[in-house]
Amino acid sequence: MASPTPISIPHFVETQLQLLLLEHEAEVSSSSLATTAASVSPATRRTLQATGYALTGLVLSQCRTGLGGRVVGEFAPDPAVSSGKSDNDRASDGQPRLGSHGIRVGDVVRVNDVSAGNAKKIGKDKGKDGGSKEQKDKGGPEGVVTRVNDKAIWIAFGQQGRGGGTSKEDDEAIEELWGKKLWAMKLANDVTYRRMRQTMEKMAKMTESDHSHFMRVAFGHTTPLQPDYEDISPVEFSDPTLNDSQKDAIRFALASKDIALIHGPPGTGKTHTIIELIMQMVQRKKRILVCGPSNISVDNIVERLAPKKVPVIRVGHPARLLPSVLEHSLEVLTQTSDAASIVKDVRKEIDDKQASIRKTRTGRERRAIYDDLKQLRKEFRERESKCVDNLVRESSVAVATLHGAGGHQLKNQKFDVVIIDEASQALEAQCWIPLISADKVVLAGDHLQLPPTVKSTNLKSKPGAEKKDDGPKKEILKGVSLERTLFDRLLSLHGSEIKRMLTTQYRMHEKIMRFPSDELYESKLMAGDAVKSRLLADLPYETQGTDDTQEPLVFWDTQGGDFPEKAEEKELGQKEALLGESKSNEMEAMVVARHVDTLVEAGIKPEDIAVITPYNGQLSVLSQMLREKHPGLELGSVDGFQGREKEAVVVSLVRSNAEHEVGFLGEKRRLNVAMTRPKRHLCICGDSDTISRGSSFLKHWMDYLEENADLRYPDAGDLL
Ligand SMILES: Nc1ncnc2c1ncn2[C@@H]1O[C@H](COP(=O)(O)OP(=O)(O)OP(=O)(O)O)[C@@H](O)[C@H]1O
Repeated sequence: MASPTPISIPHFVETQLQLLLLEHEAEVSSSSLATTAASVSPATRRTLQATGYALTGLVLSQCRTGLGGRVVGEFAPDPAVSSGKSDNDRASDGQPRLGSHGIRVGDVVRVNDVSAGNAKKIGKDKGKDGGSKEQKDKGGPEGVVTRVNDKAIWIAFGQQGRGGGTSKEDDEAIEELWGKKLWAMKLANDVTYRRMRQTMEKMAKMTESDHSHFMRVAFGHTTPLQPDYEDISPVEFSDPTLNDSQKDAIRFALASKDIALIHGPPGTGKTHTIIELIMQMVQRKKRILVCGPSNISVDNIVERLAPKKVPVIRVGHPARLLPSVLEHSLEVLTQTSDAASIVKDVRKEIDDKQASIRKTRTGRERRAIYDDLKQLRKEFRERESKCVDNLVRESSVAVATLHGAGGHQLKNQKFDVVIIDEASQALEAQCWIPLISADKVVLAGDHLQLPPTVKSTNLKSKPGAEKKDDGPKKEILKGVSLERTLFDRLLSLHGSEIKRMLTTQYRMHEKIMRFPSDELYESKLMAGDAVKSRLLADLPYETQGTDDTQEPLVFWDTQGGDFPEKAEEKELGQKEALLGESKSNEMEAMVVARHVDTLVEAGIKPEDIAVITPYNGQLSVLSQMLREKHPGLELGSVDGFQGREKEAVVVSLVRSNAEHEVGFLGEKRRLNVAMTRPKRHLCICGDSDTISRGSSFLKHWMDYLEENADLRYPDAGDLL
């Protein structure tokens, strides 16, 4: 292996710290509305909900004590808002449903009272009992979403990552929420940022002798050791369905001494492979930490490991409530296992005390209870930490999000291998949280799909930041971006010898797969036998054999100038600020809508269809046209649909202009995500004339569609 060019660790750390700071500032400013929460108008709240930043129309329905002695509030739809709503707004049991929103498990939110200007008023009226004026002015209490379903949302209160759980101030603020009309507002997630920063600072303090072998490999100070296949043979696979590329990747990851990358293009069974790898490692008595950037990514792994009887523990907020996952969640185990009895009594005492607050008459009585609660919580945390430590020590596999791996539960634990799934969607600094003490690392991902979303992008797109920064700083940041992932960086540092690629995909029809395979994956992808010729007409329910249900690839080419794009209008005000400089194309949206109608008329269930577009502006237009007509249909942005799949996917490309500007579409990885979501049917709507001039990749794609898709030309007159 050729010697890589070494990277200075202190220089890397300094760059990361500065980029992270910029990113944090960008994130905070995008959710800055939260700090003026008390004066947000109903219309703005609705816009915030539509753009994924808020959830309105809530009431507090229950409180209990959760992990870490935190108070967990359950918030349900406000009955006053939901009465008079249609059946669509009710769950199957008739209970009101929360409106559609973008708040997810793990999000940090603040719960506010909707009555305008209430904060100051309460602060004044209630004096000392009403909580500090400072707390009120910035809105209600802050917490982390632990669970969401269509009828309620659960929030664990307390500022995250500071280890203190729910504080006395939080208790007071939560008490104020009872009986009020509430809304939850997403905040910038400080914990992830703080943990990344702490990790970088820790790395900065290390001397050369502190650097592990893995760390030296990761920065090119040495080359990876040769994999030792003799050490691992023979490998007896427990899953008989694994294909050769999956087996090869598993053998390689077992034999590697320090680093192995598993490159999993769309639908190639990356997670499937990781599960077998974990099984093999457990058989070899290894202790494994499995991480991923999101709760969903790691829950997926717990869910799949659970039936295999692997001793696994899920550290952090449990995101799913499937019985198989719950059984392994640290939160549940600290309540139900034998080791948990020492914690139970205190939990009960806290709950009883909490309930007694409502019966108090004076502020003095209440304050006395808050003091008791503080003591009890301290005791709770001490006992719980012992219990948690024992539980984690006993399991061979610990599963956590990347930032969750930096929590106190795993502080004193040592693992033989750290596996990171979806590594190409994680910021590098985030990966270092578990990697700083790792000896051997397996990263799984696909660097040819989208990297993590970065708000600050780079210095150039932040003119303000450029002015603020002094000369040397600018020099450090030149050409570096947070979007460069560890997966990507290691590949360019050490070349493809450190990776194995999975080559059989089990999602797409051959014709849908061919272009991304040829253009991005060196023509190495093969379609599994079961999927390569599957059509919508073969779905296991009744459908009609039409031009659409018997065709895997359709291209509605809008060239000719009758389907022009437009920029989002200024009058959108606040909404515009949230959507950014977005584009839309109403005529093209009509083509999309008509295609969806035709699919549904042919018997395809709306639940089996997704409409995706790179532009939020277009998403709004499409939502207005389609949401009510086909409630089960999924509408989303391309970026938000990464990792997902549907039987049929309609993609709206939007761009159509005389200047041949393609904007967002110039990013291959975005188009790769868009075109690899469907199983049986991909329909592209766009202007081949504009798009083909965007890049050679786009030109090849348009040529491929022209030759291989069922090519159609919409008539603008027909649509109007
Ligand atoms: N060897 C195999 N034989 C048959 N089916 C397989 C095989 N490996 C994976 N699959 C199937 O392929 C699908 C995708 O697998 P999995 O979810 O593990 O993929 P992934 O690569 O993690 O997905 P994504 O593309 O979303 O990252 C699943 O339905 C899985 O059952």
